[in-house]
Amino acid sequence: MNSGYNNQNLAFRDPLEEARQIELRRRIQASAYMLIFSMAITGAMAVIALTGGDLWQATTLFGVAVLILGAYITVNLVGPSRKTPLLVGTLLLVLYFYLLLSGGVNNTGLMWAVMLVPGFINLYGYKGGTAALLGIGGATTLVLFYPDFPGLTAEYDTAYRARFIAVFGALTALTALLDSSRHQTQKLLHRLTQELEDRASTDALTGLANRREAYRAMNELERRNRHLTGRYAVLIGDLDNFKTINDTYGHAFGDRVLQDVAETLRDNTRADDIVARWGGEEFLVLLPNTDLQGGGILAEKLRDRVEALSQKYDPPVTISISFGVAEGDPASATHGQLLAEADARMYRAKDGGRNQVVAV
Ligand SMILES: Nc1nc2c(ncn2[C@@H]2O[C@H](COP(=O)(O)OP(=O)(O)OP(=O)(O)O)[C@@H](O)[C@H]2O)c(=O)[nH]1
Repeated sequence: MNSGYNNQNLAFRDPLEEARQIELRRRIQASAYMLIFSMAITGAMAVIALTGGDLWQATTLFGVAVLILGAYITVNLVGPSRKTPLLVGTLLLVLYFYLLLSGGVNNTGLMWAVMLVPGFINLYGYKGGTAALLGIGGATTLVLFYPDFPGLTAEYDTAYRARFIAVFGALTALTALLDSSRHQTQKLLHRLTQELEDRASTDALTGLANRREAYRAMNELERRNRHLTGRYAVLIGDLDNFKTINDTYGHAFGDRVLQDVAETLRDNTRADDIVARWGGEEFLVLLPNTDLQGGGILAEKLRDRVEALSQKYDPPVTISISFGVAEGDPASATHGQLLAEADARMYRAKDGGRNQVVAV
């Protein structure tokens, strides 16, 4: 029998959710870097325009740099948000089309597009980013090749325009390819993490939830119940005289009995219930939305089904289980107290002669 409840305060994390959070943080961080980079370049271009005597260009670029600074401060003040990449993308796009149309300083406006490619793919991933870049490439082609496009004051010669479109397309394709392979690796990592998580929460012999998973489920039930002021019942069942079974028929047979009992418990509980292997020959059943009386009734049914297993073997082997039942009260008891109560009742069932349920 196992009665140690000292690891009930373990912090349970969802590694997949963590991976998603890291990805979101990465995008937000990339957004912040892009804002700093854009601000530096725009500021530098504004200074060049000022020294070249182009006051209008300098004022506009300084204005944009201040706008970007404002966005950077806002993003940092408001904190991480899913909207950050959208805000940054919009700013970059507005700046790009302004520079494309005006030519920027010394006709270098188009160069900004080089920054746009990794930026967009970083911000929106290879699918969303490539789609956005295809749109931007199409719009740029229209601006560059539509005769007398309204608002286009910059002068780019034809060969330069064509080369630009080719470079923009190639850069987009290459960056998307690189990001897609990064994405594949990340997917593989997520799958492996999920597999590891499944293995870490499952008992290898019986396929039931293990003790760690049972604690996680109890934490979750407690959290949910505090919210809904609902109740749940917990059963602790311990096979009777299991040492004798092992000693008489061997460890391999004992393992088979454990598997059969696990199957019996699983087959006679609801999908929402959690059946876990709590220790060696000890099982825990968690029953959401169930009171002490309901828990007692189910424990009696399970006890009966486990006893019926005895006839399954040839020759028959006496198998039985003793249950302790307790009810979780979200207002007061923590699951540590609850487990101790169910455990104490299970011991009383043993003391009372085994193969019985104690629920009070
Ligand atoms: N075959 C097998 N035996 C196990 C496993 N885990 C624990 N056991 C055995 O379960 C037995 C438990 O023995 P005890 O704690 O003395 O309890 P018991 O014999 O069931 O007696 P009561 O609980 O008082 O009815 C020990 O012999 C353990 O070796 C397992 O995975 N496989």
